[in-house]
Amino acid sequence: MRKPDGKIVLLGDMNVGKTSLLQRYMERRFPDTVSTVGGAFYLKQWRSYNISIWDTAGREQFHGLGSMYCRGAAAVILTYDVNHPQSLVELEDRFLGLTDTANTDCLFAIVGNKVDLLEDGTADSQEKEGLGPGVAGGGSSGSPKVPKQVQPEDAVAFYKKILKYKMLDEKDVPAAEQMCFETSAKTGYNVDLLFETLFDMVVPVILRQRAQGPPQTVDITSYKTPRRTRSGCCA
Ligand SMILES: Nc1nc2c(ncn2[C@@H]2O[C@H](COP(=O)(O)OP(=O)(O)OP(=O)(O)O)[C@@H](O)[C@H]2O)c(=O)[nH]1
Ligand SMILES: [Mg+2]
Repeated sequence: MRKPDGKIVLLGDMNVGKTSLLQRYMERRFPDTVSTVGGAFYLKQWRSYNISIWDTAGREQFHGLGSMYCRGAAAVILTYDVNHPQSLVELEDRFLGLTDTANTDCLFAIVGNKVDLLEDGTADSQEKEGLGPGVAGGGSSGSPKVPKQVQPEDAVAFYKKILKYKMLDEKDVPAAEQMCFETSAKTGYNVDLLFETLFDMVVPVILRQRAQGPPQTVDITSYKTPRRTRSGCCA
């Protein structure tokens, strides 16, 4: 198998729907999930590129692994549940710091999932009013509906905080409105749009990295054990 050309990582609190989003996109279904242990990845061929998409565990006990998964990431999907404001707060408090190991030109997408659970007249009417795919709802699903807890503007505000944290200029990165999505893994709403928008954005990042030369890795097969001198120093 060819080495992946780029890496995308899903981060977010437990239960927000990271695994479900990935399975909806890759397997075109919404199966029952169990809380993720550690992490897992899918490989997606996009044009002539191999992109690995990493699903991580939101549970606190696996938190330490997050920065390892983010190492060298070309894009990070920060996922929250639109019905649980605390899941957006957690992204800032607990998950953003894990992305310090990502590429310097890493892209960030903010994803509010489970819009299918929203009360009719909130999400659906936004969709009819044509507010655009990034900020609309998920349609009916037969589940009990609740009023919307987290607004798209909250996600946009968080995106701007990320830019501040990363010391990035708004004019050098994609606009907040382009990078904030509302999705439903259950109905599939906006799921293709999310992943495929990111794939298209990640390709130029891959090309830029290739132009900069091979990654700085150590070839341990060519490593020779240093000869020890009598004084204990290496020769
Ligand atoms: N209604 C609805 N339920 C969803 C949606 N996405 C996920 N769920 C449900 O939410 C629960 C958690 O989903 P997961 O995909 O396992 O969540 P996760 O973020 O991967 O959780 P961890 O692996 O513990 O970090 C499951 O019962 C899913 O069926 C969605 O879009 N709509
Ligand atoms: Mg999971």
